[in-house]
Amino acid sequence: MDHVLEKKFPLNAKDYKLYEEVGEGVSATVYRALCVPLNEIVAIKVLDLEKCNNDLDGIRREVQTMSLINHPNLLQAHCSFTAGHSLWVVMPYMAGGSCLHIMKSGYPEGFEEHVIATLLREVLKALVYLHAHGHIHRDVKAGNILIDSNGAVKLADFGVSACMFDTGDRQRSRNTFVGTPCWMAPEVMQQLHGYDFKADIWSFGITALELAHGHAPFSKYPPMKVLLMTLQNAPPGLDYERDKRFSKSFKELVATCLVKDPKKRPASEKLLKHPFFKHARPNEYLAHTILDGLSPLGDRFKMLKAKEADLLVQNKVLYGDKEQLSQQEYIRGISAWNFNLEDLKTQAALIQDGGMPNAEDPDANKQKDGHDFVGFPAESLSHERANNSNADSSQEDGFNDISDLESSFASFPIKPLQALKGCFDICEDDEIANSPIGVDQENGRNEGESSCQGSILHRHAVPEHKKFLSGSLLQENSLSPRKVIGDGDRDYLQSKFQAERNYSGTLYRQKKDASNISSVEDTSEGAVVQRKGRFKVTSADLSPKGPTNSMFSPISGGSTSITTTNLTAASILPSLQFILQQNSTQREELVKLIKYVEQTSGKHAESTEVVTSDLLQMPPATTRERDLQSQVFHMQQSIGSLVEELQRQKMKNAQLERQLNTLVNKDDDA
Ligand SMILES: Nc1ncnc2c1ncn2[C@@H]1O[C@H](COP(=O)(O)OP(=O)(O)OP(=O)(O)O)[C@@H](O)[C@H]1O
Repeated sequence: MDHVLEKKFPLNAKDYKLYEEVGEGVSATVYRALCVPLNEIVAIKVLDLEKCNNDLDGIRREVQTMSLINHPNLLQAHCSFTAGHSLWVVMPYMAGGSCLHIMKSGYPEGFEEHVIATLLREVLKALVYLHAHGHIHRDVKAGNILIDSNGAVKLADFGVSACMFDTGDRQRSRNTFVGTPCWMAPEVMQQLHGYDFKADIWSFGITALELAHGHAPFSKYPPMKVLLMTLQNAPPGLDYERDKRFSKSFKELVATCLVKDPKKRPASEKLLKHPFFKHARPNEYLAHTILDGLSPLGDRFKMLKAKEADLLVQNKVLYGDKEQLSQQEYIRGISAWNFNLEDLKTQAALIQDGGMPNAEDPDANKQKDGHDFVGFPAESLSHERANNSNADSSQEDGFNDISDLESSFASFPIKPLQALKGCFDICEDDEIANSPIGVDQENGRNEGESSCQGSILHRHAVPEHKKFLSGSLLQENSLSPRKVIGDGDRDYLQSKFQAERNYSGTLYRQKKDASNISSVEDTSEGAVVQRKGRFKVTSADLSPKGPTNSMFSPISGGSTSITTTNLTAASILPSLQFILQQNSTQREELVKLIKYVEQTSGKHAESTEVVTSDLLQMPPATTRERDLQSQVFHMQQSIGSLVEELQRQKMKNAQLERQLNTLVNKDDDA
């Protein structure tokens, strides 16, 4: 690096010639450029300072880190300076672009193992250096792994990196949400005890999966869902069956990194000694394999951008401005990861506004692998919309008031999981759908939030065939406006977002209007109707006629297929009734259990009697009634705390009066 510094890159924009655009981030555009005095091709990241005045500190930190680091696997800045309202960061030009770009251009299904081992070894060396110097990168992902024309690998983007030796405000920043949801470690999401460099090891594991499959786990889900899945599901991993092409050591490496307890994850230095890295090759191997035959970075960037723009136009025609706005809001939410209430509400609005996906379309709801869902063609969305234009599903599923969400989200910046608990359909079927068979208890759910106990209990207590739409035993689930939503809705939700997003990394986000559409390489197999661990059953598997959505028949309790084109309010009613019926049964079972405990223990007889009689007196509640009950409960709680507060104030008042009287008496005596 010394020779780079010796070169003395000029600090004046006039000395650089900007060529084509090669990348875009949240707040920056990256250009290939020529440093005229040195006659050297460089990359220049141009940040519009006016657009990022909220995050000047972040930018300062990024530039500072980029200048100070000195490691062959880290992208070091040559220099930086301001030009008008922009900040220019001059850096080495990485002609291959990011691994994400390369995958999008030529490897949509991911790389082969030698390539992955080579890439990951280089990234890990960078992490060893960063961690040894007290830095946490906090945004390790394929989009931030850059390759130059010789196959040299550099980890980039220090926009959200943090120093572990920081104190004060900087220290506090380690208790905040930063990074990109799919790659974010559970402890970063939880914000309970802060986090350390082990968060990078988790992201490293997710990046390994991303490089193996072409996308990160959960990458097609909305961020809230990603959050909940990461916290509640067993960690993702390579699957024995599906990922046969990968070695045992690769599977082990991923499993070692993706352990929920950060203490149980290895440090980067130790990880570097993992046998998997025996598969790594010299850097030139990358140049000969993945870079070979790729068109110049600028052309690739332009092409991918055009594809995304096309998709956006299609979507705009279908959904109009509102949808597009929501989408931009949403994507901004991911990039900046700010958990803005408005973003969340907009997402919620998207959920309730539309209809179900068109199950007739053979391309609809296609799934690429056991982890996530892929592109949903615009035409089918159009069809779906037409079919459902009259059905106000929000009225039917009890999810009819966006303002209801507000109170649930209010506490979100502090404890996201708690705040979200009631707002999304997070329980049993998601867990079933996304957890490997035989959940890893040690790394999985046990250490999650207590909210999940209900679903765990439920999973064990309810027969297999009833899992899809079963209600939770927990009261808190009954508060959820989405609590009675079945797989039809879930599939809808997934496919609804599919045309709009590829969370594993759009080429460029927020900045440009025509920028926010999902990746186009996504292909499909069929609507997923059930998933067991990483194995899936798609509707294509079930029905030769084409994808369908599976719901449970209230009569048989078994799975029956109905087409989603017909999935109107009326068609989901039987399922809702089934849930209700099941809830009543559960309630009765609970009463029986309580009675049994009462009889056998003989203890706390009085209190249990009260509970039992309360339960017995309680009429079987409808969905609406339960919602109202929960609202009343919340109101009672609020009144209770207001009364407490009033009493506190009264006491304070009395105390002040006493003090005042004492003072007056003293004055009188004097
Ligand atoms: N030195 C470089 N050489 C070539 N391409 C680059 C270089 N630096 C960045 N890029 C490309 O530009 C894209 C955006 O750059 P960068 O990630 O630094 O921006 P950002 O605003 O920090 O992004 P993010 O949205 O991830 O925070 C990268 O994903 C990469 O594809």
